[in-house]
Amino acid sequence: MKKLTLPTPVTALSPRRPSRAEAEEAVRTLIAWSGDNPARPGLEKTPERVAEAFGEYFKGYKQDALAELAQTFEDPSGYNEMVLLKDIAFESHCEHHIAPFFGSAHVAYLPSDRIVGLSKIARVVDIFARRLQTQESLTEQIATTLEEGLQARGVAIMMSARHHCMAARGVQQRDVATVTFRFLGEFERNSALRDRFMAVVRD
Ligand SMILES: Nc1nc2c(ncn2[C@@H]2O[C@H](COP(=O)(O)OP(=O)(O)OP(=O)(O)O)[C@@H](O)[C@H]2O)c(=O)[nH]1
Ligand SMILES: [Zn+2]
Repeated sequence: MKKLTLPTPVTALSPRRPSRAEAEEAVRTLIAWSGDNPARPGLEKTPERVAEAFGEYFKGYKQDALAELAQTFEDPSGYNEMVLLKDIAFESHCEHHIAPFFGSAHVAYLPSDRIVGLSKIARVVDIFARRLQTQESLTEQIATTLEEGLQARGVAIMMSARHHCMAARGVQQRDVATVTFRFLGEFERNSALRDRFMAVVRD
């Protein structure tokens, strides 16, 4: 099977990042192409707002997920069981239609000798979600980054999401939940451990 790779930073993809004015002009073009008048009062400021919104949707391109995991600490109790964060909400955009997909991620890792601040796991999810994605790549990127950044003995992820491109257009299936999984390290080898993860996330 073809191995998914982490996305190249946007600067390496495009020889020149377009200016803000060019981005706003592109929005004006799309409004006109949709059939409306970008100069009418209600739409005048829309290109500015859309460019601003894109800055938020896609701020993950400017962020380094591994850097979020740089600070780990030794747990005095020697805890080395599964650490599981359930229901991390995420918002992403599909790379096919730039339409939102959103849902929740359940993420577990098995610490080696060090643990990480819990918020950092949610930050890693957010950084990869705020790029153009497929749900599969998103799941994969979060898993491999956590494994590498935490030197974890294992990582388990389940993501469940609704894709707007399947709801508002195309096949128009509003209620489909797409579920993806990734199990690495001990979770891949040990089905009892996987079952424990699944029992908690199913609950
Ligand atoms: N595997 C995968 N597919 C996705 C994801 N997000 C959107 N898609 C799909 O990407 C596909 C793109 O298919 P195309 O045939 O190239 O595009 P399209 O004509 O717009 O397809 P329809 O959505 O079927 O109308 C569609 O089947 C989408 O449902 C995702 O995260 N993972
Ligand atoms: Zn799509």
